[in-house]
Amino acid sequence: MHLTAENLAARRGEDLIFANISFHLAAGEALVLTGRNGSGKSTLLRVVAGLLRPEKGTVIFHDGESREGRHPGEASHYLGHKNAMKNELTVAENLDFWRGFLGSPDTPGLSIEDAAEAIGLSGITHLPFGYLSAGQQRRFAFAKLLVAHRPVWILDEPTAALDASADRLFAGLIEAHLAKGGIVLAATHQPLGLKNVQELKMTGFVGVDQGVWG
Ligand SMILES: Nc1ncnc2c1ncn2[C@@H]1O[C@H](COP(=O)(O)OP(=O)(O)OP(=O)(O)O)[C@@H](O)[C@H]1O
Repeated sequence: MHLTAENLAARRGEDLIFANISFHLAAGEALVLTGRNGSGKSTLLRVVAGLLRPEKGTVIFHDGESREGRHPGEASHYLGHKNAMKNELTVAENLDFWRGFLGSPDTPGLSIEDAAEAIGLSGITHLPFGYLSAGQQRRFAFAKLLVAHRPVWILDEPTAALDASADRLFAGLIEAHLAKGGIVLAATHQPLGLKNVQELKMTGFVGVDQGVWG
């Protein structure tokens, strides 16, 4: 299994945010994106997740299911700045939705209660998501990654709004995913405490007029 990006360039509005971004991640490997606010970390993650079309370049995920590979978005969890949960639904209803939407019967994820325990919040999945504190909400957004198995985790500031114990807990869950042969791409301002990671420092704004095809 591997994920390869070649010569990616992306634009937001008129501005070219980055160009010539290439990386290769094999099973068990992680790439951490760093760089100041606005340097393009979220933009690159959204391109890899298939939520934004690149201006140029390709990103392909190979896992043996098809010879030519497929877009990593088909095999990814994307945890963005927002939690992607409905406030009016209970935590269990939200996680059940994500399990049905992203999961596959061949590789089941954890049960909802086991996932809640893994993120340190068992016994409250009957509550509406909107009742929870910001940190509890972020922990349950992360539990989405556990109820449906997907080999690639794309994480945008996963530890925002978290206390130090949750930081360590997330780092442990990410390490466990890598140890099982998963792939992780994460943007972060604070070190996640992961071992053996590649780092890509984003620098931002390439230029309005600069071409990418030459
Ligand atoms: N929808 C949009 N239209 C135009 N420009 C945008 C849009 N979204 C983002 N941008 C611009 O793209 C640039 C890169 O933004 P991006 O969110 O990728 O940065 P980031 O490195 O993730 O920042 P942060 O650390 O603040 O999360 C910024 O200059 C931003 O203003």
